[in-house]
Amino acid sequence: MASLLCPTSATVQQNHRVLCFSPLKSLSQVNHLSLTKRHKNTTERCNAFDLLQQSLSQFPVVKSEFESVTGELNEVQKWGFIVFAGLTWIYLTARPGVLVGAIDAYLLAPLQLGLDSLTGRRSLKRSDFLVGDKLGEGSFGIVYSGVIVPKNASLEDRLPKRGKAKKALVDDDRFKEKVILKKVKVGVQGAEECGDYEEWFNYRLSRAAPETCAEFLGSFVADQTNSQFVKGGKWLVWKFEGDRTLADYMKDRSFPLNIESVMFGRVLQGVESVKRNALIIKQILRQIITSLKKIHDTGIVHRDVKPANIVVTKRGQIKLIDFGAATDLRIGKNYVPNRGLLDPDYCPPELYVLPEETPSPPPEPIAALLSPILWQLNSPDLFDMYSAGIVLLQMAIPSLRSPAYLKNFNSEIKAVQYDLNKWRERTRLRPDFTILDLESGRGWDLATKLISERGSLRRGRLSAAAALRHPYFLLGGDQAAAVLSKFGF
Ligand SMILES: Nc1ncnc2c1ncn2[C@@H]1O[C@H](COP(=O)(O)OP(=O)(O)OP(=O)(O)O)[C@@H](O)[C@H]1O
Repeated sequence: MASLLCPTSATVQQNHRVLCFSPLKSLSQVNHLSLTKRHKNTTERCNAFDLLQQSLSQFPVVKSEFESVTGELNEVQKWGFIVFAGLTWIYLTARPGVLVGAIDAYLLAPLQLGLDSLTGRRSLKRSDFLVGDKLGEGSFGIVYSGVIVPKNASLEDRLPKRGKAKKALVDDDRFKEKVILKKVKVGVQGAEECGDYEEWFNYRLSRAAPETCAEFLGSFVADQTNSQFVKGGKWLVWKFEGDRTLADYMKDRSFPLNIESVMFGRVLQGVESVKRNALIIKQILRQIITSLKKIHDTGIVHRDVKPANIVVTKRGQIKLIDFGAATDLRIGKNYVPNRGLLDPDYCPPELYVLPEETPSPPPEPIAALLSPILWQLNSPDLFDMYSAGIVLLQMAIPSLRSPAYLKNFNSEIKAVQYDLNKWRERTRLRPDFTILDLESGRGWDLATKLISERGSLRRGRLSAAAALRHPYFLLGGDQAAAVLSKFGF
């Protein structure tokens, strides 16, 4: 007992488990403890490194390479290696995704090309389609409705028709698969290039975010000149996704109720009219911003977001169309400094996706490597978010749906430096803010964060991901209504 209370160093040596108050013992204990701690830390570090090695054991070649590189390294160097590998991983996976982009460009795109060639998708012909009515005309192309001529159709049916004969054929029951055909204008400067870009963007999105845009069926070059065809002229073909765009719905005075049963599969019963309108608008905007988030995640900025470029499918899905002005800022595709191709009614105040002094992009692999820095510094995706804000305002404020009012709005908002709150105080347009002011003005708050100038760091406007986290969308009754309608409640 005495030795327990007052041990000598000998006792310590004999029984070092004994509780000891001698200075000598304290020191040895401290040393022992710190040694144990150091050992533990080393073990933990080794564990992290071992873990990495273990996880590589599934890939023997990579593992042996890894071991040959790291085998000679000491503890500090190994940690340096892990930190470097982590940072590289973060950089390569940061938006717009250098790694995923490289996989897409060097693996998925050639794979798609091979598969399409095997299935005949890349060998479309003029005679595969019957061209119907003209739907629209842009600077670089003319858009037609059309049908796919079935394999069993006679040669007579495949020949180009006019007037009633053509209409009868397009409406023929055998011709069930409707398509949209875009004729790239021949002899118009920049048209061919624009058509090629549009084709490239459609293939890219059909791999990266197919649900966001119209299904692209491919392209063909006309082999002879007759009726609408000019020999050598390129045609792009999409699946027909729906017969009305958001702009078509918005032209109708009954909007948004005219789109209610399309969006929710039924009429929302037991909900008062203003709230019904608000729910429909919220569901449309949610889908637009979700699609924008997906395309921005791949490095693409659409640059022409507006109701006329949003097709509503029969099942209430929103599809973005018209990627002729889009730019892929992961590799600098269709990016020309100072070139604006845009609709002034929906265009943000900065006018360009990147500052005007940004130089022309370097070769694609280098541009891709630099792209995370470019995105961090410039947030080019915010360009589309301004346009989405204008679409929200137009949907929620009926008077702004008229082109003349929209023009007046644009000159008024410019006069108040794109400060929506100031515009609200000063406008002479007498807009109706009822829908935006519901739920403590969450819709209005979101609009003010989309329609704004860029801040000093080229931020100051919500990105698509941030907009989807805004209280306007949180606990959105529109989602509940959409889900319930799917189950038929
Ligand atoms: N996949 C599709 N499904 C249904 N309709 C479509 C589809 N693609 C295009 N359209 C219709 O064709 C019209 C014109 O298409 P698009 O905007 O791509 O052509 P454009 O030549 O660029 O025309 P604009 O410059 O006027 O926008 C659209 O407004 C839409 O009505």
